Amino acid sequence: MSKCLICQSEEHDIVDPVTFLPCASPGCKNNVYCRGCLDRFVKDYASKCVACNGKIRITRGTKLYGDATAAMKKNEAQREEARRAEGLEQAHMVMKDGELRAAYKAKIAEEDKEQESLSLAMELSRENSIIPEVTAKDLAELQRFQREADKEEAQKRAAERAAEIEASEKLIQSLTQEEESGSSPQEKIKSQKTPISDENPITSASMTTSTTTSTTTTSASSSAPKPKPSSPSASTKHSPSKLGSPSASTKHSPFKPSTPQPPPPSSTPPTMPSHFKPSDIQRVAEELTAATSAPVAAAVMKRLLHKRVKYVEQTMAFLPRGTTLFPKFLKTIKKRFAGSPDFHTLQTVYDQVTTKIQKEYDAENCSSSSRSIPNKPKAHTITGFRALPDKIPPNPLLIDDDSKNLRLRVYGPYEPANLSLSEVEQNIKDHMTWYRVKYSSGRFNNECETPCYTNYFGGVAQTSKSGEKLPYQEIPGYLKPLTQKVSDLCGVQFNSFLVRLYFNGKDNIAHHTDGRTFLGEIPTIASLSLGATATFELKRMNNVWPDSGTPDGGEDKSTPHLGFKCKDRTLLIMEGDTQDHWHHRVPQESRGPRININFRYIVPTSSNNDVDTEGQKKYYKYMVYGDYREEWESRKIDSWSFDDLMKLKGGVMSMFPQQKKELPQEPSKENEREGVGVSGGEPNNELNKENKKEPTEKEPTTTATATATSAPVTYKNSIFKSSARPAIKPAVKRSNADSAFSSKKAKLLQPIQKSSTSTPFSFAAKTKPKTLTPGLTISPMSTPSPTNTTSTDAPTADGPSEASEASEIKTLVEMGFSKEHAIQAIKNHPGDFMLQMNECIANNL
Ligand SMILES: O=C(O)CCC(=O)C(=O)O
Ligand SMILES: [Fe+2]
Repeated sequence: MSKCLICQSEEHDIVDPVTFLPCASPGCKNNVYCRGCLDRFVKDYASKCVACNGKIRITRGTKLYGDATAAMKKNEAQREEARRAEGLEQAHMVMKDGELRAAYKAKIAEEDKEQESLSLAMELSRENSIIPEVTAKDLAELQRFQREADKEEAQKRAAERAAEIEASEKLIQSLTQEEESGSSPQEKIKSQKTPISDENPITSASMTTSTTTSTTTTSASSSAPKPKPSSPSASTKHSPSKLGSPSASTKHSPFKPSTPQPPPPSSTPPTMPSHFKPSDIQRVAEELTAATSAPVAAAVMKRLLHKRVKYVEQTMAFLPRGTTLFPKFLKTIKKRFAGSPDFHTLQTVYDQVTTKIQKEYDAENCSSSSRSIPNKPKAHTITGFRALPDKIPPNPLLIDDDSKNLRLRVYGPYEPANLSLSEVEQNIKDHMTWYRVKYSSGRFNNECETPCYTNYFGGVAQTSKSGEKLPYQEIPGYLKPLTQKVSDLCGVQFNSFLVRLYFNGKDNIAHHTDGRTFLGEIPTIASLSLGATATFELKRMNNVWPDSGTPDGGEDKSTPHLGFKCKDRTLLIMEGDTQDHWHHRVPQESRGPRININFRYIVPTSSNNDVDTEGQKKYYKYMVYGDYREEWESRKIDSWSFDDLMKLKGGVMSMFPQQKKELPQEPSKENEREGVGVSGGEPNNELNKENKKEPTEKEPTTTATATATSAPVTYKNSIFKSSARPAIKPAVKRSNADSAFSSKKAKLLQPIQKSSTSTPFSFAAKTKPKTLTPGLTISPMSTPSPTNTTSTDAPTADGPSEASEASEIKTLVEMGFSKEHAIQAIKNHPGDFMLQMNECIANNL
């Protein structure tokens, strides 16, 4: 079998197999690679051959890929030949009398050693993530195991249920008999509870590291003043009158009425060194079963308490050793059932029962110290702002700190099997529509604009109880496989995502939490970065939704900030309680274009609760249409394709070589399908707060009507094609900024119209040409003069010229801002009209 020499995928798993042409070495010509692997390799190490490490030269015209079919055939023929030769050799090695020759024995021994060292190398590389694929495969494999285990479990459960029914029939029978002979049925029932033994799946040893706060109970006994938490048969010591014990229950077992059982030995080995005893668990399970639809409750409890815990232990092999499993797993289960109508019942009953148990323990002289959990693993300490190490970090890097309510998984890079992220990235660049959302904020009493380009897909296609159709864009086909892969990895079926384009380092997102009620109780957020590296920062909050006047703005000053670099293809997963305790942001910094895909699960609206529809509406509002839903629906608001932005913001283009490109005459169908929209953006932290706390945010008081403009440019995805997407002209003037922005934009388009050049953009481009391409007519956003569209104000590598600055000042002053503010804003944000304008707005307040 040919393997991809980079990711080691077997022949049938190689994605788009190719050979690498630039290496002339004969030994390399039949080497086979996944096209994506080679792409990445060439980006990073273009001057060397993957296999022989020999020097190679790749220029613009170099053909990289060769046909792998022939090479694979040749390899197969060679292997066949080798097998034949080996057969002959083996025959030769066996002496006539059938005994192996010493030389052959030595050879086999050598091969065994090789095999061993290969496994060792694989093991090490897995640990060190040298072959990132290994982790993903392992996970897939474990998931497969899990599915099988689930199946088995379902069968077992069915059998158990049958046995239970039989048993309860017997019980009823025996009770009836005993009742007839005079004893109290209640007493009997109490004593008939299923005995808890080591064989009982509930007493899973895998719970030894479990901890929880609200549900904490301790091995305790009124006779043992302060038992060791891992004390022998802790559960059996607990008051049988309350929760039953093996000795008690077995003594009165209806199944063995005539055989009295001996009491449990006093020095049995520890069975349940957890603070949560089997009998308690049993009780919770019973109460849950009674309160909800039985199969769901039973499934939850059983899974929670036995197999699934084990599974988590396995799949989360990358968790630091000794990590607490139980509370997290409980949350995972809750999350899994988040969409089920049983969820709330499960949740409530669970809480009620566990609190009750806790109280009972307290009442039984359980001192608080005996509830402390001795084997609680030492939490990671966050030592301060830290970057991902330059050396190969574990993949995924895991930051899991219960005491700080932080759980992050960082895959760097994320390498989904059989899915080319290069293609995903290209498709986004080719087909995505970007909005820069404008909305009025009641809070600021002003027009706001989000600080990067955005769009939103998915959620639930449904109509609310009041008959309102929810805004909804179907997830584009080219992003569906990725959504599924990331969902599988996270164990959450994401049904939506938002995309962000940070065109340059000025685009950013302020500190915020992603926690929303409509994302469920414990939202998992997966965030894939493509393109330029960005800093991702986190700060711990005492209050993620601080009111004004909250000390330190709600920040927990005692915990240092945390930060790391999100590089191209970094996948960051924020899980557990993180959103309830941390804010995160991507600050302004110097960087090129970056795309972020942020996967979310929106809880579908339940039939008796209409409130979740607000969540979906909010996402669409702040990511897509702002205050202009109607216009968006009738496709009358502005949006940008990646190409549009490249042209508008020509400054970035100067970083990359120029190439002629034909401009298609019609907007692409794909793009049409995906929907159109306005300038779009992101709620900052303030807005998030508004979002969370004031779900009934006021509707904008202004309406907008669309009028066709005469903008004549026609090219792919163009928002400027008048027939397709006329610009908005608000019927009621929303703010000075609004109309002036439109006129500014119209003017900005003029130079584009004259340009027939387009810039191929590659995230892989790492070098910045020292000089600008001569004759470039496309200007950076803030450069062109509003009055002179054939501006001589060509951008320079050093930034906007004096003349362009003067025109920017003029524009801002025309918009109604003071000259002083305009000058300041231009100074602070050279070349970025959006930020200049935002600053003027802020200063005007
Ligand atoms: O761009 C990023 O990495 C973060 C985006 C983010 O936090 C969000 O979309 O909520
Ligand atoms: Fe976020």
